Amino acid sequence: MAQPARPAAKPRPKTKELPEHLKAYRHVWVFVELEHGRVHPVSWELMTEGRRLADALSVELAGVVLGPPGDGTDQAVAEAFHYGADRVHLVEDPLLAHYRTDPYAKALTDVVNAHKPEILLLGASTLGRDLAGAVATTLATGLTADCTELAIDPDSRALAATRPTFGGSLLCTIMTQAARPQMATVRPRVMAMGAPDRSRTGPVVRDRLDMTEEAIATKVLDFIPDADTNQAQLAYADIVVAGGLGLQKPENMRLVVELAEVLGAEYGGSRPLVQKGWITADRQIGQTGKTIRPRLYIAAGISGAIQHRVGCEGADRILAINSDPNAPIFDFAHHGIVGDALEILPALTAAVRQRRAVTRMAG
Ligand SMILES: Cc1cc2nc3c(=O)[nH]c(=O)nc-3n(C[C@H](O)[C@H](O)[C@H](O)COP(=O)(O)OP(=O)(O)OC[C@H]3O[C@@H](n4cnc5c(N)ncnc54)[C@H](O)[C@@H]3O)c2cc1C
Repeated sequence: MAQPARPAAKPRPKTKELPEHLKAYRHVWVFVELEHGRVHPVSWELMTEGRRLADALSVELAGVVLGPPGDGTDQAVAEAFHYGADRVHLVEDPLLAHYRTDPYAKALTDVVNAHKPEILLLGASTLGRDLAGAVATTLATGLTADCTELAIDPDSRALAATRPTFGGSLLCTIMTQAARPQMATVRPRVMAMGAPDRSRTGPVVRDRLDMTEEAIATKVLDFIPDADTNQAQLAYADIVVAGGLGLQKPENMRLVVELAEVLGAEYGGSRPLVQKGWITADRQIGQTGKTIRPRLYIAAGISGAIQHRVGCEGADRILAINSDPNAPIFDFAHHGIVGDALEILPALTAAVRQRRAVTRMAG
C-alpha cells in the first residue's frame, strides 16, 4: 500500500548571530586593482562606496594594494588615500608583477587572515572576478557577484548586497551572516567615483608574500597586449550613441556610428544586435554587457527592457528615439523623440556637422 505523503521537514531556523570567533572582523576593505602600473578606475569607484559603508559602520576604510616594487605601486598607494582610504595594506613582491591567480590569491588571503576585515570589495573586472572567486573559496566565505547596490543592514550590521537575478526580472539582497569577511564584486561604472583629495595621506601596513616562484604553476613568458579586444571604451565614454532592433537592418547601424563620430562619442547597442552580429560583444550595453555612465546617452530604436536599463540608467542625460510613444525607455529617458530613428539619426548628424562648421567659421 502506498505510504501517505509526509509533510516536508521544517527548515531549521537560521541564526543571525555571528559566531564568536568572527566578531573580531572589523573595517571595510577595497582591493585596488593594479595591472602593469595602472589602477583600474573601478577601484576608485569602490573606494567612494566603501567610504560610505565604513562611515555607516563607524569603522576604517582600507585599500589593499598588491604589486611589484616600483613607481606604479607607489602611485596606487598614494591614490588610495586620495580616494578615501584611511590606511593601505601593501604586499610588494616581484612575483606580483603580472596577474596570476596563485600568488594574488595567496597574498590577499594571507592579508585578510592577518588583519580580519569585515567587508572586502573588488571590481567585477576580468581580474577581480577571478581573484574574488579564488579568495572567497579559500576563506570559505560568502561572495555576492555583480552587485548593483550595497548597504548596511541596521539590525545585524551585515553588508546587504543587492544584485539582479532571474535574468534581471528581480533584484535580490544577499547577506553573509555566518562568515567573514563579507565579499562583493561590483562592475565598473555601477558606482559613482568621488573627487580625489590630493592632500590626504595615511599609514601603510606592509605584509610579505609567503610564496616562491617554484610554488606557482603559471609562468608568464611575455606580455603582449591584444590590439583587437576591448577597443570600445564604452564604460568611460562621455557620450554614447546606441542602436537597437528598431534600426531594422544591419546596414542602418551606420547611422548610429556616424552620429557617434561627429559627436566624438563611442557607439554601442542592445543585446539582440550582438546576437545578430551587427556589433561586437564589447559594445553591448546592459546587464550582460557594459554598464555606462556617460554625460549623454542617445538610444535609437531601443525598447528599454530592464536588462538594458540597468546598464545605462546611470547616465546624466538620456535621449531616447523611438517610434512607439509607449516604449518603456520613455519611463526613464530625460528627453524623448517619438519618431523614426532612420530619419532622426541622420538629421541629428547633419545638425551637429552644421553647428561644428558654423563654430569653426566663427572661431
Ligand atoms: C538574461 C538576459 C540578459 C539580457 N541582457 C541584456 C543586455 O545586457 N542588454 C540588452 O540590451 N538586452 C539584454 N537582454 C535582452 C532584453 O531583454 C531585450 O530583449 C533587449 O534589450 C531588446 O532589444 P531592443 O530594444 O534592441 O529590441 P526590441 O525590444 O525589439 O525594441 C525595438 C524598439 O525599437 C522601436 N522601433 C521600431 N522601429 C523603429 C524605428 N524605425 N525608429 C525608432 N524606433 C523604432 C520599437 O518601438 C521598440 O521599442 C537580456 C535578456 C536576458 C533574458
